Amino acid sequence: MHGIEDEGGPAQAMALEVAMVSHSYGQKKALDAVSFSLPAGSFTVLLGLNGAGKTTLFSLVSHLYDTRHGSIRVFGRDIRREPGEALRRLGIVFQARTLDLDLSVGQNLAYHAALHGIGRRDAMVRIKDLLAQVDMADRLHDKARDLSGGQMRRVEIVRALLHRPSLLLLDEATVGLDIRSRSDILAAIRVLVKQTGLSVFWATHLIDEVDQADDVVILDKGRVLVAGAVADMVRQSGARDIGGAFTGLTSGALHSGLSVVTAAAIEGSGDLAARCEVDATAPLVGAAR
Ligand SMILES: Nc1ncnc2c1ncn2[C@@H]1O[C@H](COP(=O)(O)OP(=O)(O)OP(=O)(O)O)[C@@H](O)[C@H]1O
Repeated sequence: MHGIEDEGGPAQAMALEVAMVSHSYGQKKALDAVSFSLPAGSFTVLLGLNGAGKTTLFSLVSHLYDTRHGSIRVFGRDIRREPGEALRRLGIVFQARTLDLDLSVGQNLAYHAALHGIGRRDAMVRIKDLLAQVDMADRLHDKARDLSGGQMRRVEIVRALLHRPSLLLLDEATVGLDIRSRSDILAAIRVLVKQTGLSVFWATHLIDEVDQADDVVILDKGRVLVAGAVADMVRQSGARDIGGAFTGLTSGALHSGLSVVTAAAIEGSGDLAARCEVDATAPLVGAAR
């Protein structure tokens, strides 16, 4: 099991429970009565277009914003009542790049470990171990500015895991990367989930980052359209695969406004056929389980 020992008590609970969470920026409602939960040890994709509310949701889960409406629990720990306990269990990779380019990979990571109160020797063991897990063992002494975008992302993932969280949030972690780097990072995270029991919440607007074995939460204009196992969603849609399921949900797509873009469309062709649209009027699948 990755992270804090979670046996007993409230820690036996779901990795993340979001209940009736709403958030507004002035008059603008960014999240509207959002409810869902993530099972421990699962890889769950948070799928939604730009502006759907993904970053707002992550900002609330990570306690950057106060949760005024609804409740959020990380492994049973309420983010408002027990923020320290909840945040100890949480690692976050933000959308924006956050490494200090003038420091080496090791220095970036050691600095972060020190902020978490991890002793130098222990920190170096963890750093080397985690760098090896993301295939970056030989880059410890390299300056961050000499890394590719994908390699920087890997270092940021290592940094988010240094304090051994049980739940890792990644906000559009593959934005700006080429297809190869994107799939490599996604694969590395999936391996971590399988090998360590880490729970992952992966925000994206790219439908091809969703796998049949994943769970998914689809957010559209601040509301949850679908929350549950991708396999259930595909089965209930009657489609052969995920793309088909999403496409199959497009019958009333004009009502929706949610269109989920594939990497192929992003990578260059601009092929509109590569866009899948999800129908907000279609039956919800396993919502807010
Ligand atoms: N600081 C802010 N002030 C006002 N409105 C905001 C602010 N931050 C976000 N919003 C609005 O809230 C809604 C949700 O935004 P949010 O950034 O959470 O979505 P997102 O799904 O993360 O999008 P992206 O993928 O572009 O980051 C959008 O309509 C956005 O314009």
